[in-house]
Amino acid sequence: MMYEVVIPAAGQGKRMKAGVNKQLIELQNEPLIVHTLKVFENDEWCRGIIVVINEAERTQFEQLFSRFHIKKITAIVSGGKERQHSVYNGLKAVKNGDIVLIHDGARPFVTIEHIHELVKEAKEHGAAIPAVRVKDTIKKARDQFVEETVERSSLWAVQTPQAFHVSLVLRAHEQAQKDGYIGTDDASLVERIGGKVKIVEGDYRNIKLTTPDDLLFAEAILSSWVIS
Ligand SMILES: Nc1ccn([C@@H]2O[C@H](COP(=O)(O)OP(=O)(O)OP(=O)(O)O)[C@@H](O)[C@H]2O)c(=O)n1
Ligand SMILES: C[C@](O)(CO)[C@H](O)COP(=O)(O)O
Repeated sequence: MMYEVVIPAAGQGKRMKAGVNKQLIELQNEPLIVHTLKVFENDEWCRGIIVVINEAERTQFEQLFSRFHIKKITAIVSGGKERQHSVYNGLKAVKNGDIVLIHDGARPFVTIEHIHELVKEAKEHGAAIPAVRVKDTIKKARDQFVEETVERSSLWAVQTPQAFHVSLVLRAHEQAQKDGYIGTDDASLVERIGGKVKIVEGDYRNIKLTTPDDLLFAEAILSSWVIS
């Protein structure tokens, strides 16, 4: 079962407070984006990688792709104001009409085994997403006063790669654009047009590097990754 993957990497990394796009931060001497791309480069089911970048960083990214021999890149497209706009630009460069994955460039620790499980579930159900059960108690608040404690047993923390039939996720993005709707993930766009989304139990190590402390977790995962 083959797929293409769209990798949104056109954010500014504001919460990382590194002063640069966090995709360029080095982990064990390789930029974050390279760690992520290598997973798909090494997956025989992946037939093409579409990377979404900040136009101002094109040369820098192209030099990285060449230096680290990322050969499966089929398109390098410009990002947009929001993650959703960047993803949509990437989806428009998808060449084959079967399964597409959308995976944050800031999530370097996804595994090939997990990717394959998501591809299979998306093939069957139309959409499949990785998620881990929430371990903390979650509360809703207004002005930092608790309004409600949410029943935890039905809560999942959702990750990427999110896998879809290309036609379904494209239709969802087109409808969201028409409605001026912005979601924080792509599955929410499919949900709002009535699509069923299958949850696949994920891995707590598939973190999104968002704030500085995530770099500590990343170093720990990388060293344990080498050991295990
Ligand atoms: N306009 C945007 C915003 C985000 N992303 C990408 O979407 C992924 C998830 O977004 P996030 O972790 O929020 O990254 P940033 O937007 O860069 O972070 P911040 O919100 O802290 O600026 C990242 O790989 C990021 O590069 C993107 O391609 N285009
Ligand atoms: C898509 C995502 O990674 C799923 O958890 C998350 O919603 C991205 O959020 P961000 O604020 O754009 O990083």
